[in-house]
Amino acid sequence: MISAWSVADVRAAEEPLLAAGVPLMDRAAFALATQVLADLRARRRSVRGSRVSVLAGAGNNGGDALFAGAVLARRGVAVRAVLTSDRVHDGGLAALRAAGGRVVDLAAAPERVRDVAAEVSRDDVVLDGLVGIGASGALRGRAAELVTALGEGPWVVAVDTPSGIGVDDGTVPGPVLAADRTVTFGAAKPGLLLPPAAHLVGDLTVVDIGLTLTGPPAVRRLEPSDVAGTWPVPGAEDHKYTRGVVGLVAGTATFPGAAVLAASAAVRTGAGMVRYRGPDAVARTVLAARPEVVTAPGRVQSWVIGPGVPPTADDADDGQLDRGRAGLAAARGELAGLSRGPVPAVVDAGGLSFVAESCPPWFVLTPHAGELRTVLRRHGEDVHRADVEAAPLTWARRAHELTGATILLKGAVTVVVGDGVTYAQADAPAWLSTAGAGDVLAGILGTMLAGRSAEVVEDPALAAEVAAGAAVVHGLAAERADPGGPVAALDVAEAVPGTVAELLASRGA
Ligand SMILES: NC(=O)C1=CN([C@@H]2O[C@H](COP(=O)(O)OP(=O)(O)OC[C@H]3O[C@@H](n4cnc5c(N)ncnc54)[C@H](OP(=O)(O)O)[C@@H]3O)[C@@H](O)[C@H]2O)[C@H](O)CC1
Ligand SMILES: [K+]
Repeated sequence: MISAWSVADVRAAEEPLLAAGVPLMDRAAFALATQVLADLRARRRSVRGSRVSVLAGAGNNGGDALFAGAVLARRGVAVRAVLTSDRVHDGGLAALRAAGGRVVDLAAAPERVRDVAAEVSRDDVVLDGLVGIGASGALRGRAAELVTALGEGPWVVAVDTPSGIGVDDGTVPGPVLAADRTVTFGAAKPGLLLPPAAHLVGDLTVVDIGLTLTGPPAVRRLEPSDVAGTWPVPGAEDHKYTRGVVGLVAGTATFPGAAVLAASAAVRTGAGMVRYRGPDAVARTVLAARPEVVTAPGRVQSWVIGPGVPPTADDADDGQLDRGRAGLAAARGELAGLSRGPVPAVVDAGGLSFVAESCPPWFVLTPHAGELRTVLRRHGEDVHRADVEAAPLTWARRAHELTGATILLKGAVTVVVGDGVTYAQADAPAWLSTAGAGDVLAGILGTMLAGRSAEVVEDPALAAEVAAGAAVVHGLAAERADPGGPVAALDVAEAVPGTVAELLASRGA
């Protein structure tokens, strides 16, 4: 698991060490320089004669970068510091000069921005030390002009954070120099894991400088080993009801495929059984594809409501909205007999149109940005899709507050917000943005929730962890289905068994 702490928590952890005179900046700068040397060797095979530009802002972020530049200069790298503010970290600048580094003061010569940008663009590496956790708002002034003028070319190493991202919320309020690598100190920060800023981070390297972060992380990222560690592997005493039965309300005569995709994914993720609820024509299609599915009503340990179901009640819904409402009532434990008490539910696509105003945390809503906008507007928020895409964390958290449900906001980075917990999962290859991928995710999640049904109802935060885990399995299965190439949603479902087997095998490794 990768854990990210807020700026305030990182500063609080730094405080006592700084007060005790612990040389945090030296540690940060040395680790940064070491990584840059490794990158230079990997990319040029030699360090001597390579050229590095250090973009230095006014604060300690610039200080880190300048001290690292001094280490590089002492190793024979031609280092140029580009100062973007009339203030600079004196110690770092002095160290860089003493080591033979050159200095270009853009603050004193703003007319040189374009020329300097052209020179920097020809370097081997650029260290982005313009601003770090002290950032407020969009990158401004000379720093913004320089970043905007920089072209492609150099290997960009962001110092602590790509300058100008929303460090706590992952927004990108203005120009940001996209990094090939981010070397962050002490702990990851939320903006390094959250979209859209996460797309500008490149390879993330977390450097231990001796900070101790005690409180709960602001954002977590599950890794495959975390999912493997909690997978409910059946034993001799298990049967389909202990494995977890999934109730599935999906598809219509117009969109039968969604039902096949969700059912296939649920079966292949290891459901004890899948009970399909829907029009006969669709049931026949589902059974033809997955004969393991049953259509008889009965006990379930989770519900999946909505894939391929239209958001509005009209003749095209084939009664699916009513079946969906019945499923959600059962999931709340309101229908005695059909299910013994409340069970988790996945509410996807058309199901989102009739999910009630307030939900239990064991309901997992799985909207994309446009569907989340609709849910938010239904709760009185005047928000557009573009707002949700610009600040996914903010709006997923708002939707959780308004509905009480766990929110899985689908995207290139999937954000999951539950009771007191947030995950940001970047497991999906871009190829997974294809028709039916959401239906497959819903089926995977339905089975994973069914397998831990009672626990999930018991622990309000657990639904979010399971949902984040489903995003991991979904992304890994897509990679396994067609590594590095186009992927069809049904192939993702087919690849789940092998994906899970590989996860479990890695536990023993
Ligand atoms: N404290 C330590 O010894 C260690 C710190 N680490 C590194 O330090 C930074 C945090 O340093 P800090 O000085 O608190 O802040 P920054 O350098 O990140 O930024 C503050 C300066 O940047 C200007 N600023 C703020 N927002 C913007 C913006 N949007 N555009 C341009 N410039 C901006 C701000 O200017 P003001 O006008 O607002 O004053 C400040 O001048 C941390 O990230 C680490 O890199 C070490 O990691 C550990 C030791
Ligand atoms: K930076």
